[in-house]
Amino acid sequence: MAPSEEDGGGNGAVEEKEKGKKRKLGALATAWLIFYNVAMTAGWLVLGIAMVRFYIQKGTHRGLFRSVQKTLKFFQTFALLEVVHCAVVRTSVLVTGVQVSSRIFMVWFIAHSIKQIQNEESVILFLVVWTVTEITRYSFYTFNLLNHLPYFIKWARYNFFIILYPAGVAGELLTIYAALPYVKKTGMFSLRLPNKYNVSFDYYYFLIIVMFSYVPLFPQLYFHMLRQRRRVLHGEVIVEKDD
Ligand SMILES: CCCCCCCCCCCCC[C@@H](O)CC(=O)SCCNC(=O)CCNC(=O)[C@H](O)C(C)(C)COP(=O)(O)OP(=O)(O)OC[C@H]1O[C@@H](n2cnc3c(N)ncnc32)[C@H](O)[C@@H]1OP(=O)(O)O
Repeated sequence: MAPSEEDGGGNGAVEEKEKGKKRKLGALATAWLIFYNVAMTAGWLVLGIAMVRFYIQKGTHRGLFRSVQKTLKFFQTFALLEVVHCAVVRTSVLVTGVQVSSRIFMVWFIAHSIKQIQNEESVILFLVVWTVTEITRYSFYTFNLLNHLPYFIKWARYNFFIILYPAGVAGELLTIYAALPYVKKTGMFSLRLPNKYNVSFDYYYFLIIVMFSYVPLFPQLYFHMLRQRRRVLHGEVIVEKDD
């Protein structure tokens, strides 16, 4: 059987040092986080099972987003609480904020608002990637809080992202790209002059800026995860600057 943290299957002295650095959570915060993580693991599992069932029954990805969108919207929006959790867990507000806001943006301001792109393969790509990531991540947090973390979950959390992160980003960028012609044609969410506020806003150009913003932001998230990987899997002591 794969060793668990308790079995001492980790990295000896360095791990002890890491454990020593862990923030002590109060009983109420621990109980809430266990509830939150179990609920999120279950939610993303339900979503994953629904996607597999849909595909087996219909033999196509067309209509898949529509059939799972309520569950997706609920659980991805619920993840906003993660920014609040930064007050009690040792996680970066900046990294978490960028991660959560880009997801919320994809769900509500792209996939929900632009029905014409819901059947794009790229939507299925990011949906599958997010689902695998979140089932792994929330089960990692749950078992970690219970001090019974199986090694394969820890391994999955700090290895899957190497492929899943670029794949998810590709799915998101291709989806925004596919949305551009509809946004340009309809002028949705845009404000043209003249108007009583005397401001103009063009959602089409905003989306192009969002796409370009992945260039500086994504590497920061990716390298952050690579550093976390070295710290957690290989016991490297990494000094990170506070937000
Ligand atoms: C308005 C328009 C905005 C547009 C913005 C456009 C720019 C976008 C650029 C960014 C693109 C992102 C795209 C993204 O959506 C694509 C994907 O997600 S693809 C799927 C692959 N993704 C991943 O694998 C995500 C991996 N990333 C992360 O996991 C993140 O780094 C993050 C979730 C943010 C976590 O970051 P961090 O390293 O800070 O935290 P840890 O998870 O290591 O946690 C630190 C400690 O806190 C404890 N913790 C955290 N949360 C909990 C919890 N819920 N319950 C219990 N404990 C928790 C954790 O255990 C750690 O504790 P310790 O160190 O003591 O063990």
